[in-house]
Amino acid sequence: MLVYKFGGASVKDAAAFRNIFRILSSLPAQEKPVVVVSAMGKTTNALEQVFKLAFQESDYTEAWQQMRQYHQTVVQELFPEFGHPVHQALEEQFRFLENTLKTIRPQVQYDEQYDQLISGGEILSSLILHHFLSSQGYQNQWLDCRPYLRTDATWREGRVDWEYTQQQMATHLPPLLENGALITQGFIGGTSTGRTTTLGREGSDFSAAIFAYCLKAESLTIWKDVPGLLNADPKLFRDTIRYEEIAYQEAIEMAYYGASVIHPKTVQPLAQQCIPLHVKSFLHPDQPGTVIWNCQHDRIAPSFILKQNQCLLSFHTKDFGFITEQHLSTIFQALSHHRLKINLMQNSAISFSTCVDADEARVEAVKEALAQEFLILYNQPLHLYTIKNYDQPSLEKLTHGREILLEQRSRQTFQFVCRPTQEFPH
Ligand SMILES: Nc1ncnc2c1ncn2[C@@H]1O[C@H](COP(=O)(O)OP(=O)(O)O)[C@@H](O)[C@H]1O
Ligand SMILES: N[C@@H](CC(=O)OP(=O)(O)O)C(=O)O
Repeated sequence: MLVYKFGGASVKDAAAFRNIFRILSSLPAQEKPVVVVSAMGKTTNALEQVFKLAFQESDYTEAWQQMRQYHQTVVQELFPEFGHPVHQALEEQFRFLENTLKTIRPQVQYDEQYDQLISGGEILSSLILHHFLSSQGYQNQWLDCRPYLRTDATWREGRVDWEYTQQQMATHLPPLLENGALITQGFIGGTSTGRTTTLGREGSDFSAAIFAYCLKAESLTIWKDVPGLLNADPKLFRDTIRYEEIAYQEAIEMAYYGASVIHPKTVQPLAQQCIPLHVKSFLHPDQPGTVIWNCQHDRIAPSFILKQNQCLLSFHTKDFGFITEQHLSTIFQALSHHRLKINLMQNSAISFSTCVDADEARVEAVKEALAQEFLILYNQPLHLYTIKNYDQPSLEKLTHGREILLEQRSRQTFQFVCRPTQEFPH
């Protein structure tokens, strides 16, 4: 059994939906995949915008109508005939989301309310895909993943209940698959009380890995707008090269350092069960792409990773005392409590510095929590560069002419924090 994941770029317009049909119909007739789909194009960003307006009691009508119109335009192009059931299915979902919007309570429980609205993007896109494939004679069923993919109530970053999810999926999905492919959602899950959660932005790759793991799939393929896993993001770096195959560990590390082509949590469940992960181009489905699997290879070409919009936080003891384990423990507790992820850290005699995502609310909360004990300096917006498998030429090429605020190197990995420059691609 195969799991296919199509991201936002693969469902951004009517032509993209037709392309998915072409890819799926090229599979052998007996092959019935689980198809995990993200929200169309940049819908999640658009929904976030609508939610923020509603949350602060501002007028969201225009932003909402734009999002609605985007979906309706694509649907009208895919289903020109009058009275197709997709129209009613979409209308019901729009109505549900409009009611959700009307009942948003301002200024409280941001994360929980966020999940109830933002999850709508994946419900809409999966409904459109299901109806479109059916209209083309491709046998499939729409599956609401929320009763199967169980998480706790950590809103916006639901933690998967692996035991329950595996038991549910392994019991209920194989019989459904006998009747055709399953079209389901990435990014979302459900709690034991039936509330919707999301798994973290760009989490659909991870959803697909959860399905693959729980169903012991033969492989997972994530379809992207790039030819495979490259040694850098081609939007940011010139002269990229494609890896033909790469070991799980390399891919896990690249994703961890910020190679945004694969969500960081995706590879680990696959590695546990030795399920190969294919990264392929939906524009050139016949080309080989990259396979991430249990392979052995020599040191691979250096890869370049950039994390933008970073904040460098430095905590200094107020009495010039040394930074002790007790201080570190206090700082880590605050970072963990406010869910601010450490991307790089370094300590010196009387200070501790860490590079984190410049999430304004979370950074402010940490600063507030630690202001009494430490003198806190911060610097943003910054860039965090990582070179994996670096050598002298790659290191010189990337650091040349930059003012480095913090750097760290191990035998394989070189990282540094610097001020942003405008020249992309590098
Ligand atoms: N190492 C890399 N190799 C390939 N693409 C990369 C890499 N790092 C970042 N990217 C970016 O990832 C994008 C595809 O991922 P993403 O936007 O998450 O796709 P989708 O949302 O459609 O699943 C590419 O367009 C590319 O700009
Ligand atoms: N739609 C969600 C989940 C996701 O993974 O999307 P994509 O596959 O387009 O990155 C987001 O934008 O965060």
